Amino acid sequence: MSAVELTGVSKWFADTVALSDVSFALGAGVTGLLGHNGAGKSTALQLLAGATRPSQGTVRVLGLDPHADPAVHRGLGIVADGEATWAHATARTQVEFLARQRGVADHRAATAAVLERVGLTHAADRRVGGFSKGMRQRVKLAQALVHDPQVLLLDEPLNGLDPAQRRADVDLLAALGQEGRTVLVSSHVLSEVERMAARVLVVVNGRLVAEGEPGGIRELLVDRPRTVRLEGDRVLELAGTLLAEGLVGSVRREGGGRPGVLVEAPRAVALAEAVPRLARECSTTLRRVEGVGEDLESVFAHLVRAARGAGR
Ligand SMILES: Nc1ncnc2c1ncn2[C@@H]1O[C@H](COP(=O)(O)OP(=O)(O)OP(=O)(O)O)[C@@H](O)[C@H]1O
Repeated sequence: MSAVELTGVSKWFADTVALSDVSFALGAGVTGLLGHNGAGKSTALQLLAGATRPSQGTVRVLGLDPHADPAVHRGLGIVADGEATWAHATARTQVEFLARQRGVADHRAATAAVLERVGLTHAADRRVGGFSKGMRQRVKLAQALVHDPQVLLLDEPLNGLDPAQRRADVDLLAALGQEGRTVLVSSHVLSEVERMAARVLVVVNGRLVAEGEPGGIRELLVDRPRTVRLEGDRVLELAGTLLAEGLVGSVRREGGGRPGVLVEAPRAVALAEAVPRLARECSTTLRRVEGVGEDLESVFAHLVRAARGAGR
């Protein structure tokens, strides 16, 4: 049995479809849930946390229906998006409160241990109101971990953290996965999740459109066919060379009297790697190189095609 399972899950709010026929199962380790704002990530996490019920399909966490069975919370830790701490209480008080609520036997020792783990021992008896965003995030993580849950759900936990805090939290979450916990972390930034997750699920407009190891997902997202606009001196010569080398499939001048040339690249990364060298060889001075049509719909269409190609 997988620790976390969504089967054929759809969720709609009035006429908004937040999730559409989503299925996945998660075992031990960190999984990244990647998607743009409004993709449906929080909805998926809320369904797993039992905060809401699916309109269709089934949700199971540790074999239980999280909406119907509060016993699930013995094995489940949740770090929600937004504020969940009280400014006037100390970190220790807030974590101990959660420990008692979850029935942890030695709640004092468990609180001290988890505050140490998240790096808050030095600030444990200070009021959270004076904490930085990163420290408040650690309090939330300590609250989620104090009863030693097997499953951990985190909604955009790295939002608003500085780079050093991000690195520390990425290491901590990776370690929690390596201990055999099932950790699901949502994010809208691939580079963030790929540093901690062995597997990534991509949600676009409520649909699960790709899943796999982070390298493969990066290729799908970044190294996809793209229209690229080149602008500079002798740019037509450069475009001709790109065509001759098979790096682009077509070349056309931009319309409306604009100075650029549009090229269709089947693999955007290969093009980006070759352009500086070929520009030197053609004595082209490039002023701008930019992707065209980088809208969400084109990414979505590409991912859906890629997912179909993989036999989904
Ligand atoms: N309680 C609700 N009532 C109405 N619509 C909702 C509700 N919750 C979510 N939605 C809608 O469902 C869709 C998915 O939202 P969700 O919050 O799950 O996305 P998300 O990927 O977490 O995005 P974000 O990162 O912006 O939070 C959005 O269109 C959102 O407006």
